Amino acid sequence: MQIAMVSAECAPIAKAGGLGDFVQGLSRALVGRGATVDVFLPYYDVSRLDSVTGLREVYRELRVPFHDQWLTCRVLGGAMEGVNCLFIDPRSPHGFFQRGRIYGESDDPERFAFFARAVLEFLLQSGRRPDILHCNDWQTGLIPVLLYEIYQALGLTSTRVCYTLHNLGYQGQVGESILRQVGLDPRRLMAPDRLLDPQDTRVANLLKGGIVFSNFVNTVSPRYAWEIQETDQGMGLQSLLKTHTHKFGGVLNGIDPSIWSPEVDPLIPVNFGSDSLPSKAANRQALRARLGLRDAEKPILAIVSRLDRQKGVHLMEHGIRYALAHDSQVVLLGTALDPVIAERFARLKHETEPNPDCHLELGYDEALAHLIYAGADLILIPSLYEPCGLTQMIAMKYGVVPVVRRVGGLADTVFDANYSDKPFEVRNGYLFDDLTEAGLESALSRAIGLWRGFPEYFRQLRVNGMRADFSWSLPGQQYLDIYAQIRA
Ligand SMILES: Nc1ncnc2c1ncn2[C@@H]1O[C@H](COP(=O)(O)OP(=O)(O)O[C@H]2O[C@H](CO)[C@@H](O)[C@H](O)[C@H]2O)[C@@H](O)[C@H]1O
Repeated sequence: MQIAMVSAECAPIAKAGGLGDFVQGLSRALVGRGATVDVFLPYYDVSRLDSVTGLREVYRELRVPFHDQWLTCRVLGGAMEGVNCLFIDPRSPHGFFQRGRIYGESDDPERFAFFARAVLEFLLQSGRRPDILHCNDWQTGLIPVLLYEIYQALGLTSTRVCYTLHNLGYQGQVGESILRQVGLDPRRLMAPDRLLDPQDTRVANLLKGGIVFSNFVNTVSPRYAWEIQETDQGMGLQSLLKTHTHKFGGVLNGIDPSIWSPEVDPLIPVNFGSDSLPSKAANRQALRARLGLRDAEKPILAIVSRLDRQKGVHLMEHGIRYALAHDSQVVLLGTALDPVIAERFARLKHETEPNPDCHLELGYDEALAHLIYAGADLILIPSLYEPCGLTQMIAMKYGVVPVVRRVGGLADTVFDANYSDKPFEVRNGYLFDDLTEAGLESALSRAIGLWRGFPEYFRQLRVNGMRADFSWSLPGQQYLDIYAQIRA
């Protein structure tokens, strides 16, 4: 089976968050099961190409219609851990992917609309006919629309689309001029059953376009799949998703064991596993040394996250203060795109700087993330909503006990130590429901209390998390089953 995976991110080449992990992990799992996978990415100036071998030009003059002109692209190809990667490199004055970052530009809609059209134009011109186009999030929502409206008639008749929703908080609401720029007809498409935004009828909704025009749509956990059809977590798309429920489902993400395993992780000082948990102590010490925390008989509470409203930033701040006031240490690694949130954490960092039990690192640092997972005892994830969440799964693999809000994929993967209908061997963390400081404290206080008062029981929770199967083997097969079901 030939799969073209199209995304704005793929770790480690271009990663801003979990989408990058998803594309890397799933692509490798599919290759491991005998599929051929081409990952299509923009050729960002910030791409990290050290993991790509044999990078070469595979197409020199890809001419792509855009607005009232033709833009020329190069397409580069190389291999990353057995997965083919194809990079679209537009040669135009727009400098679409020469911005020093992946997202956050005022012309993001144009940048990714162009990318969508360029991918299809490349398939057409190069004669490639993948069985499946697997698109992800709003940035690629126009691909199924373009396929249906333009490229099927030009010969791309055998390709079917699977579309994965990683985050309904970003739907790609854009002016209809974007449709015209990629050669689509707004008069046909700005309709309630097509791309018209359900809440603002002046704009097109690219995520909605992807949902309507794809052969199968899924999100990244069963619980979030339910929430976005049945509750306001659907952010305006509930009734659309219910209309398309026959082609919609939830597939829980995996994490890639070759990247996230404390037994073999080359980025941590001392490898360890569930049978050698005492070795985690050396990583805790290294983490303290690296971030300037004092040595103390205190649990380390970690936060590794995009600092975004979605992630419950106000509760993060409360959790930090609560932990520090209750004899714990805190490390945070995070980045904020929103200037108001960035300012809030800059202030908190300044305020907590003198405290030898606290370190906030405001930036993106892959290696430090590994060290934090290896050294921490608890991880806090107080999300407003969470389509799947990878950090709780990664943390559990490293013997870190998660304290999370019971939403989306967090509810599918974390089972409360005290209140769960699961057998003890699979209980692995602490959950809370209410999006309030009291709600958070109800879980965090139990976690800190267990660490301090019942170390053997706490160790068992760590081991339960480490032994759970969060690999891609089941979800990899589930995606292959979806592809087989929709294949022409
Ligand atoms: N400052 C930093 N430095 C280094 N590494 C950092 C970092 N901040 C975050 N990371 C890393 O980025 C990843 C974040 O994973 P999440 O599941 O929180 O993803 P995110 O919310 O971005 O993605 C969306 O897509 C994913 C994938 O489907 C869903 O799991 C999720 O619910 C949805 O919101 C983890 O690998 C984490 O270690």
